[in-house]
Amino acid sequence: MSTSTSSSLSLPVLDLSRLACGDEEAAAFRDDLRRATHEVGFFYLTGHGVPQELIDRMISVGRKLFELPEADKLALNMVDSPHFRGYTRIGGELTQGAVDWREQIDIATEREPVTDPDAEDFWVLQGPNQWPAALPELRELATEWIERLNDVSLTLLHAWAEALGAPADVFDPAFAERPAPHIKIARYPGKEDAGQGVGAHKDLGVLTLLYVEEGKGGLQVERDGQWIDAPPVSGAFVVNIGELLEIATNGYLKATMHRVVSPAPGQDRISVPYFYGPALDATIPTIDLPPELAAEARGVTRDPSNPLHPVFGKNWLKSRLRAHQDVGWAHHPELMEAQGFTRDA
Ligand SMILES: O=C(O)CCC(=O)C(=O)O
Ligand SMILES: [Fe+2]
Repeated sequence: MSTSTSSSLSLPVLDLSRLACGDEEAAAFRDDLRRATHEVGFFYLTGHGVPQELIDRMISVGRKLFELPEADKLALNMVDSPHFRGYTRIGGELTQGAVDWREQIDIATEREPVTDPDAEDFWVLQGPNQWPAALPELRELATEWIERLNDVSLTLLHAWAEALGAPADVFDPAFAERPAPHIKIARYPGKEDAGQGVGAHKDLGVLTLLYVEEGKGGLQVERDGQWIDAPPVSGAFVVNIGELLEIATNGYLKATMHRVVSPAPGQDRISVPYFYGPALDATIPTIDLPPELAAEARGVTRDPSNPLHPVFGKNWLKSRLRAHQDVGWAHHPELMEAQGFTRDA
């Protein structure tokens, strides 16, 4: 059974199956989870129960997706979706105002678009996905992926809640109806000089479960002001805290900056980040931390260039408009202007 940390890796390794090994082991897991996500905000998750067969299928279907002819991919162009779903070509996305060197498809839970003109802005995020006609298996696979990772995420959230001295189900109402998880399948092509695959950022949701193709480095995590390499561990997910859990814990848990540097020329790298999010209109509850933990809460990060919203939809919309400005201008110019964007930014 693995322990909480591994000397050869820069991030802790946590084995989720310890939760089913009796009360004492489960409590020890929760302590390790709390410590890892207070101190680092990132860890490797093993023992998660997601079958390796499903993981392998996801990576291989992901590869096939990016091997489709350009016209097939552009038939799913995100710029045609007011809901920010579909394909983004290489260089079509921005992080911190700079171009990311990856291509990707964004897939999220499908629900009827909201047409009420008085609805809150963030309901534009709700709607259908764009599916590739030439890869029909993607739809079922992505749906299964999201369902499986929802279960893992809820198990982790219950463990966090207890580890923070709250009832295990404290977060459940936010997720009970219409949770809004989201995945990307991304491909980072090789580039000279280890450039920006995706620029430094925090994830905006509750937590992220990232699967990276075997043997493909490039993910870096900020720790004590340094960039630390976080290479993939076979069969493990890389898990990190999103901004909403930082808000929920007044900064006791840490949404950590991370980035991906491009592979070397001639190589590429597939990854599948899954972002767990509650209902778009849910406000993440604030946990009343026990005094000894409250004393170590750092407060929520205040960055004028990245205001954090406790309402999930607001936080997600902020990040979508920033990263996909072409989609914003094509479908939501009034929202772009309201957020202070200018057309030639
Ligand atoms: O592809 C990766 O390894 C990480 C991607 C990421 O951080 C993101 O899309 O938020
Ligand atoms: Fe991220």
